[in-house]
Amino acid sequence: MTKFREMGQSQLAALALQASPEPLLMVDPFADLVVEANPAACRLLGLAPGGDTRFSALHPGQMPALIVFTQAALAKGFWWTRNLTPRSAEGRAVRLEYAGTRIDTAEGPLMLVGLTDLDERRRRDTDADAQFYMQGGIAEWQRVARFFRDLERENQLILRAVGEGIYGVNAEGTTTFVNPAAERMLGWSAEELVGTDMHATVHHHHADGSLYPQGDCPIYAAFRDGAVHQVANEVFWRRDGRPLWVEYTSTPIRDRGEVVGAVVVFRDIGQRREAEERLRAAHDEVDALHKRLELENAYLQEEIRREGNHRGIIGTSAQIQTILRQVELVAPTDASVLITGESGTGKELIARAIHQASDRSARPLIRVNCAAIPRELFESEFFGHSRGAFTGALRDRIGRFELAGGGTIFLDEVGEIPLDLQGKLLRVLQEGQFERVGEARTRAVDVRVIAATNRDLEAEVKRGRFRRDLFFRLNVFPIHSVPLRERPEDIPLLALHFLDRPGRKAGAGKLTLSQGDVRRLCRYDWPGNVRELENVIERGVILARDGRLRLDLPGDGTPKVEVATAPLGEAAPILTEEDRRARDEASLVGALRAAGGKVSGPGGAAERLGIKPTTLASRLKTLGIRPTAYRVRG
Ligand SMILES: Nc1ncnc2c1ncn2[C@@H]1O[C@H](COP(=O)(O)OP(=O)(O)OP(=O)(O)O)[C@@H](O)[C@H]1O
Repeated sequence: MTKFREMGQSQLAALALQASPEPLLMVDPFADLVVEANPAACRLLGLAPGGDTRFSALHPGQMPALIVFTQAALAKGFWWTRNLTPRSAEGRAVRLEYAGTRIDTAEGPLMLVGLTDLDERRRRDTDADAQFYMQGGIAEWQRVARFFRDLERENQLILRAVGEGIYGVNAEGTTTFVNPAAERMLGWSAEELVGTDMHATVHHHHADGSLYPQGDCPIYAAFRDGAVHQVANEVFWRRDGRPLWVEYTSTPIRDRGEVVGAVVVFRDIGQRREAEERLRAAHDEVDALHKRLELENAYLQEEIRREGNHRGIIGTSAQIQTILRQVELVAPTDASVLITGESGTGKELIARAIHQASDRSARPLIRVNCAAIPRELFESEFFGHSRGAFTGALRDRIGRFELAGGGTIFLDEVGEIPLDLQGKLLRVLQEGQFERVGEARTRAVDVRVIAATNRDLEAEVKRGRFRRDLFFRLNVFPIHSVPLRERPEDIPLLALHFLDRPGRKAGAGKLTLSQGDVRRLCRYDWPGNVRELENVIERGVILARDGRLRLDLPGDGTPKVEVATAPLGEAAPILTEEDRRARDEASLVGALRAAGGKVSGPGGAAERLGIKPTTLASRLKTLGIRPTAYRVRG
């Protein structure tokens, strides 16, 4: 080392300048002259060695940048810039970094300018990185590979975990990937699908079987128009040829702004469609049932109309016809009705007929048997009570009047109501107001009242056992239910009615009334009225043997009344001509029924009516009555 030191510093510096691979210039800034350029600089800039070159001549048109650089280097001692581009030897533009260092000499300041080729430096950086990984060896490469593998695995896990089917297509429509959910739903494996035309494989036809041209496919449209396409109700075709109802979204995939394909996310909506289908079917069924009910209702209404207006009240007697007319008359009003008559004559039946024929028929008819309520419970039964109102009142209870709100209350055996409660009853009838027992609050109610009694209420009023004002209030429209003994012509018809009742025991339908039966029934006095007749027939059916009814009548044998000749008595109502015709017609029908449709011969309708069969036949013809309609089976 000592012998080189003897060479002297300036000689060594000159050698260094010459040998440096970095282009170096020594510039006299004030003279604008390149006083020295090493071989590397000469090669780069195309300078002749030793020849004077103006520094600015190397940078044509860049004087401002050159001045700024030079002044900064001189002022600060060191400066660098990438804003200067020198004229190169080959005439090409070279990206350089200039680094200027001020050197002070006895002759004045000089500037040493080092030029760094930036492209060359980047190449070296890349080589250095590669060398770093090479030196790091296989371990470093494995780390990088592992990183990418983990990334891939995570992506796969995500794709596997999602319940939606996912597949990707490139811009040519070729499938690039398929997730397991899509494989499951479509029945195709990923290997079978990847590389194929997805539309042609799973999306070729519409649900109705018509062709689905690829040009119409929203998935493909996604990479033509670059927009997201959502479709709610289409089919993809499974591998087994079955349709899979899906909703899907097709989202375009872009690479540096260019659409390179689309990713399709789809969901099986089969179950949802089935549920919707079932719901629709259920609605349709309800609609159909509703329509059918309406039709049936209309039909039943028509039947009821055709059956006449007797509403279950059987009888052709003038008394029954009068009652029916009274029912029709009073039903549409809200008037209170008092039905009087012996027990079992049909008072409740009349009350129900009034309710059914009234505008309140959609609301209930509430029956209260006043004879059956213990005296102390009357008020609570009628008006209800609040909890704790009396011992045993464990909860609030609604009364019969409230229950009948909007409908009708039927006070059976109204004569049994205790005197002290009659005032409260009067109040609710007059004002429509009442209070529950144990409650101060006044309640309003809209109820129509029908009352019935087998007592002589007027006599009760006179005896002071029934309030006069209440009697008048109830007796707005009186109807008297006539006992059976006063209308014996109704007996055969009623007996047949009870015999034909639906729900009779098996085989009992064959039972008929013989002439002898009818005669015996008509002879009997019927103290128990229609209810007793009903019971006798019931019993007769139970006791029947070999298709013959067995009537068991107490005290049987004494003739009381004759059907055909039964006198109407002095109290018979006055009949109009129309009434008389109706009555005659009813009488013919009654005789036909009793005779089981037989017109002539013994026991026939003509005999029962006491007229010639030919006369009866002609009357029936005039009235359009067919005797066969009354033929009794068996
Ligand atoms: N005209 C009739 N047509 C058909 N059935 C009738 C007729 N009259 C009464 N009945 C029947 O006789 C039975 C007794 O009738 P209902 O209960 O209406 O008589 P009631 O006068 O209210 O008796 P009670 O005073 O004892 O309460 C019932 O089964 C009823 O259907």
